[in-house]
Amino acid sequence: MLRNISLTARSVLYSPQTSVRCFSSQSEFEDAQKKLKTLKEEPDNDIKLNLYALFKQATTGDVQGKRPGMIDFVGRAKFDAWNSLKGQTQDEAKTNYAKLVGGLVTEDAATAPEPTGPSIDGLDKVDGLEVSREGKIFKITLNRPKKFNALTLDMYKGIQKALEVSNNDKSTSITVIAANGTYFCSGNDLTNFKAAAGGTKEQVAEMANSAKVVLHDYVDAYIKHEKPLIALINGPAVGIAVTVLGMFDYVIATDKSSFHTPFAPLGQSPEGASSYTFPLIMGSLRASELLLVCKKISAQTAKDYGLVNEVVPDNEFQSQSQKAIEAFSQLPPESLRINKKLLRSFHKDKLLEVNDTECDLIAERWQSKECHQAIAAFIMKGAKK
Ligand SMILES: CCCCC/C=C/CC(=O)SCCNC(=O)CCNC(=O)[C@H](O)C(C)(C)COP(=O)(O)OP(=O)(O)OC[C@H]1O[C@@H](n2cnc3c(N)ncnc32)[C@H](O)[C@@H]1OP(=O)(O)O
Repeated sequence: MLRNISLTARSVLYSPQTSVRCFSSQSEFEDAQKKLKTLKEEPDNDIKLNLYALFKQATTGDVQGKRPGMIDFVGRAKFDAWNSLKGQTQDEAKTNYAKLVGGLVTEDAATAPEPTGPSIDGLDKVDGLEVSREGKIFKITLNRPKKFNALTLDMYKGIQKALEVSNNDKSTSITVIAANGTYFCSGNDLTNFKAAAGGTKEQVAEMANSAKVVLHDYVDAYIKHEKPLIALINGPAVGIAVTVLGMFDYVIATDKSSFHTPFAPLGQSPEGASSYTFPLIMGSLRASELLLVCKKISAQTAKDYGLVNEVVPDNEFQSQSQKAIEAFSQLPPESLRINKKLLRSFHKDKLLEVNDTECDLIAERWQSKECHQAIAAFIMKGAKK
């Protein structure tokens, strides 16, 4: 709340006979009304009351009619604030209104919290990622459209870092993960393990263990994320892009999106804490439908299963999702963090434990014959093109 506005502006509030510099005009008054809407923070109540009184004095002149009764606190306060300007001309009131708003705008600009925490510039150097601040939105965009935004090891590490940077960034209130291209994300880049295919047992084990650390820290960053985490699913989502959705706070999907977790065909196992979140969200049978027998589901089914909040027609997805995240980002940031912490606190320790268990298992699976055969088949398919 804006409390300590500049002395000049405040002086306007309490002296109806303020001497008026001749800079006021109807256009300044109208301009001030527009500027008021741009304030990053709402003024506090006594300033809002005076803006009301100046607006009424400017547009209607002296207050008329009876003072509201005792029980109508708000009506009485508004009447009294307006009445305190009795005798001020409409022109003077327009000038004082414009002056007050000018003070608020100056104060607002000076008090906009500086981003804190590490700069995001370094994150911009990660191939396949765009990290940006858009007003109060901290945005992470998957940007590897030619490979359907498949996640490289650097992208895992970059997203993890971006989530941590956003946690410490006081200038933004929500974190959004979006994607460029026709796919949201086709999951783990299966060539991540190419080097190990055909390697010695030790080389494969070494690859599996280093990938396990990357995966573990990546999922941990979602579990520990303190801001509302919102996913904008612009197309098909595969594998880990689906499983981590259980840790998001709001998911908007285009009706062209689909959700597929082909773990068994890949000789792999569920990750992203989904072995806990999916049964919790959708029940055991539906969780098995996705994570055990690996059915691909539509956006509408994902919504029915509780994995998606909103399904939007594809041609309206960009505009509707942008409107939604801008609205969410305007909610009081402290309340957002506190209420998310409450909602997630009961499961946090369990999620950390589940992540440990899932990572141990998948690291074993990456060393299995089934997994190697599946990855080799995918790579061969690409080679035959
Ligand atoms: C640190 C490690 C952490 C690991 C965490 C574990 C996570 C588990 C998972 O995420 S499992 C899921 C892994 N993903 C997949 O199995 C999907 C693999 N991709 C496909 O099956 C297909 O590409 C498709 C069904 C998504 C789309 O098929 P389509 O025929 O429409 O298109 P292409 O296959 O020609 O793909 C277009 C180009 O994109 C490349 N590509 C797509 N997905 C991936 C991927 N996951 N990994 C690597 N590359 C991918 C594909 O190779 C094509 O590229 P090219 O045009 O250069 O050949």
